[in-house]
Amino acid sequence: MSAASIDGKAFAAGLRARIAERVPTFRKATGRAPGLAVVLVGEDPASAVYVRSKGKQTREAGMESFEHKLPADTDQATLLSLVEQLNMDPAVDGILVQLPLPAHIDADEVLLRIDPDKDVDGFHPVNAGRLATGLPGFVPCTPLGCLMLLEDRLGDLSGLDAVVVGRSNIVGKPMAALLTAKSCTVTVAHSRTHNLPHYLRHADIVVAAVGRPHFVKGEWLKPGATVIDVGINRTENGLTGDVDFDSAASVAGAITPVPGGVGPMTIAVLLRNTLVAAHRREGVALEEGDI
Ligand SMILES: Nc1nc(=O)c2c([nH]1)NC[C@@H]1CN(c3ccc(C(=O)N[C@@H](CCC(=O)O)C(=O)O)cc3)C=[N+]21
Ligand SMILES: [Mg+2]
Repeated sequence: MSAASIDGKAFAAGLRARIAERVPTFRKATGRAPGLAVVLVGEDPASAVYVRSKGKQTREAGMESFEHKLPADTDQATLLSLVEQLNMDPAVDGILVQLPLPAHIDADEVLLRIDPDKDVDGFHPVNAGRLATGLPGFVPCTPLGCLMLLEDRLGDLSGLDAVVVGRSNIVGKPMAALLTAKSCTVTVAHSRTHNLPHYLRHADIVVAAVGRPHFVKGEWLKPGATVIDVGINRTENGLTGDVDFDSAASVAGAITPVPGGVGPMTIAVLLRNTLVAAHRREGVALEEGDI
């Protein structure tokens, strides 16, 4: 191993501390704490773990957590009316509906019903459009967390070659938009890309988000590349990323581990987006760039 390990866990703890420092000022200005509502449908054990740690970290930052746990057989109309109630609730600044939803629910319809100004996940098409056109909105938490780690490591990203492996609405597409806005030259590759090594050979930055364990091999990387591994694959050997860590760590300049890399950033950025949503909704000033 020659690559530096990028400590997302420590960076996320620092980010949460900076967020917590801003909460008292908001409280003083408005008489209330920022509030995040999290909706969980069904009992997927991994989802339950995430929702629990979101609630805990929300409270630790001094914000209010509203948790709504609905049975797996909840129907579409019931879920939509809960979303509507949260849209109307002045104490709720951010709404997160945990994905994946059960198969009988139309997830696109649910996401469309969330007020875009409370959409702290950044999944509403209005926020995707704002990101694509450079308007202020909410950026999905995982790619924004990846960008923070990249800028912390590399400083100005302008002119760098970036390859995003994966094209999902949640990670790949918004990641490509963010890197483009930072003046990287961006290639979006995916599981069907012919000759992925050809594209990776010149990449200063690699973001792997394909959802396939060990998909990206160290031999394909440019020596010294910065590698961000978004994968969270549960295998019999535990949690593993989309990057073949051992081979990548001998070629890359820096790499995020799994766990302890991108995962903790996702929740910290969710709290950041909730803090921002609260300030925007109340018209209270916040230096967003300083957080
Ligand atoms: N509406 C919605 N928004 C989400 O942001 C969302 C979602 N649905 N559904 C599920 C995915 C996944 N996700 C993670 C959050 C934290 C870690 C995390 O903290 N991981 C730790 C520990 C992982 C572990 O031990 O299980 C780590 O990588 O070090 C991972 C994954 C948010 N998601
Ligand atoms: Mg994909």
